[in-house]
Amino acid sequence: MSIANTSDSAMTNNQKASMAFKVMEEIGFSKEIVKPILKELWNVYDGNWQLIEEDNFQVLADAVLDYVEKKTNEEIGTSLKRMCTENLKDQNEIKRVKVEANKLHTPFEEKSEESSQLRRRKRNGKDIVLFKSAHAEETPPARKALTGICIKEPVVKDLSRKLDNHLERTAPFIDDDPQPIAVLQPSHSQFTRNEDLVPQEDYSVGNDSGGKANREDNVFDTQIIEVANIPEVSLDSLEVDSSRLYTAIGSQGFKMPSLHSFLKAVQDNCLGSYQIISPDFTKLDLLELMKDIYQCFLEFGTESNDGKREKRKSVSTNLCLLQHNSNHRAPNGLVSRHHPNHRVSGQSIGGMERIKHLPSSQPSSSCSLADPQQHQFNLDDVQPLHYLNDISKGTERVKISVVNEFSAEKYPPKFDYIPQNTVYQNAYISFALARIGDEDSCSGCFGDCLSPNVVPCACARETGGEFAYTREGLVREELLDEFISLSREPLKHHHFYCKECPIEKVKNEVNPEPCKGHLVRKFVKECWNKCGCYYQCGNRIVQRGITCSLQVFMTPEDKGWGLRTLKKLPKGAFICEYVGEIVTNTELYERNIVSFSNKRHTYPVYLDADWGSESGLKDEEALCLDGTLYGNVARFINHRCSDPNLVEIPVEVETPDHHYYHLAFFTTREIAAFEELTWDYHMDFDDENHPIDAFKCKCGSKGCNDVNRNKRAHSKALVIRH
Ligand SMILES: C[S@@+](CC[C@H](N)C(=O)[O-])C[C@H]1O[C@@H](n2cnc3c(N)ncnc32)[C@H](O)[C@@H]1O
Repeated sequence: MSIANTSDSAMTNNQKASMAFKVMEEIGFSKEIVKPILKELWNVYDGNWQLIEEDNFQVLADAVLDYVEKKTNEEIGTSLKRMCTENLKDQNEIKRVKVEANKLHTPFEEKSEESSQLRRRKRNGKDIVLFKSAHAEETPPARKALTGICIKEPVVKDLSRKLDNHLERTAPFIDDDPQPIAVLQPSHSQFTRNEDLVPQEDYSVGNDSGGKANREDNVFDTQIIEVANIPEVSLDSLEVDSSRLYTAIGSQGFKMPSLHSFLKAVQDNCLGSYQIISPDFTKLDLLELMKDIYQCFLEFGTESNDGKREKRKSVSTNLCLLQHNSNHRAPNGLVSRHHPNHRVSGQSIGGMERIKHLPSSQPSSSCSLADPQQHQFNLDDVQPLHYLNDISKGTERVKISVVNEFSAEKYPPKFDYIPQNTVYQNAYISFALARIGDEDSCSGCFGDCLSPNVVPCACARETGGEFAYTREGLVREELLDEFISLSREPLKHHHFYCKECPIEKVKNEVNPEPCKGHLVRKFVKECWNKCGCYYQCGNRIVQRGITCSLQVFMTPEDKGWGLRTLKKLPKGAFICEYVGEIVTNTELYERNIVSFSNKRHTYPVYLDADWGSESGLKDEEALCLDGTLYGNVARFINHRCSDPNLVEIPVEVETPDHHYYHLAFFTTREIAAFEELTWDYHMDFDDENHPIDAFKCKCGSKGCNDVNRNKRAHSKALVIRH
């Protein structure tokens, strides 16, 4: 990698800065990341370029790496952050959020006082600057990972909002809200993909070009926010803080705003910067709702009488809908899902149901904000709500909601959600670093292996010397098409036949049947712990977990629960991996016998990609994944015979030993919001000896094997009869 000589004293500050950006770009850091850090350095070194340029900008590279390291720590704390984002509504807790506006002096701005919040540290004999919270000294160690985040922000008035924005950016895939009837999210982000250091965000819906223009305009119009001492969060503190409202109303000088000015404020401060994604809910609907809320507020403020309660009920039910989900909209407009005792009829206004209560034979359990008498608070209501909001129980980076619009079954049958594969008992897996050779890692790499102008490293070897992923975080199209072809037309591809097939041997140890064949698989290899690149390197996608908005839902076609995307997805996007217990082939066989007699099905996948490469495979090396009792969202993905929108790809992460690998699902084409996600289980509907009963397939595809098999059987019967 060539690093230019930059010691020409005749160069202007801007030219030197450009040179610094260029050098950093070459090692994988974009200008957007480097710019604020360079500003800090320039500030700390009192504009002395010589110190910054020394050793080919070593000090700058160190500071950028520190920044990246912090981002990685933040990733680890995402679950906490998610709660913090909610908790930040409590203004008392953001006392410690400090805004240091316009304190920096840079080559590009007027000089001002140096920020007292900067911490200097010696590295390679030089001062380098780190960002430090004013309260870091008192911070307990467990919270330190979240201190000292220093970022730039455009000027905004509301601090809590600003902090929310910050958290959103640092963890851009985290959906902090329960999946609402209408998803509100900022319509533009101030940061480019590289600043966020997460490639997939490029394809998220709603990143309009206006947002990009805004980003560039604001590059140096910055403030520094310091997030210090993120508070411990208890569930109690997730309540809306009404004390501020009461204080404001009780204070002298409080004046009730007019409806017009209230709506205008909502429009100016909220609707301009948020985008409603659900096609069923428009900004007009939101204004309607705000109007209702306002009227409710007025009624309470003026001690309204009982006659007005009916109105309030309808408002509060709308709020319930907003809070709980769009989930409860049955196609006929009936809205009743969460509360089976509560019969309501719906009338659609611009896609959002306005609800009238019908007499019910049983007491209503509907949620009502307006009438505390009406809603008996019950702990049982709360527990399932958490579950419905996030079936992953907080273990994933995103919440995954559950919704049933078609039957009375509220939740899927019990299983334990695990975000990563876990050994059941006998499986042998070793993630020893010593077993990873130089040819299977890139310890010499630095930054992002997918940076332009960087020659692909050893980690691209499995995929023919080219990385599997694009800089947008998608599987390269030709490679994806190969995987699709392997999955859809397996007979056109190579198979290997084991001498002693574990699947057959477990059925009949003495006289096993010949191997039926295993598809020769291609692998994607990701960078991992022995690699020198950073955690946000573009060649680490599956290991970073689910980032898209998913929902478990009841399918209308009687396939049981299924999984769908809430946002449009491009071709080649990572959805999730198949997660389950890692069991040996024998353990799986034994489970299947038990579940067969109990009529309880397991849905295993064989990790058989390497079974043919060695003879005498031990039982603890012939592994499978079983998501029946322990699993992730993948256990809800239904089967589709001929044209599923997901394809499974074997991914090597922790070990080059292909006895164990990850099975990751990627989109085979662009997928619309709310479309069900499906993959081909490769079921043999004719195999009557299979321990698992094949289901009656309702995939609906033209090439449905089950339907075609039935048709074949039917016409055969007709031929015989004739
Ligand atoms: C891995 S689970 C998928 C989630 C499942 N639908 C549920 O409710 O938990 C596989 C089971 O889903 C059902 N299923 C999946 N795909 C189907 C299809 N195309 N037609 C009918 N049932 C299907 C079958 O009952 C099958 O045994």
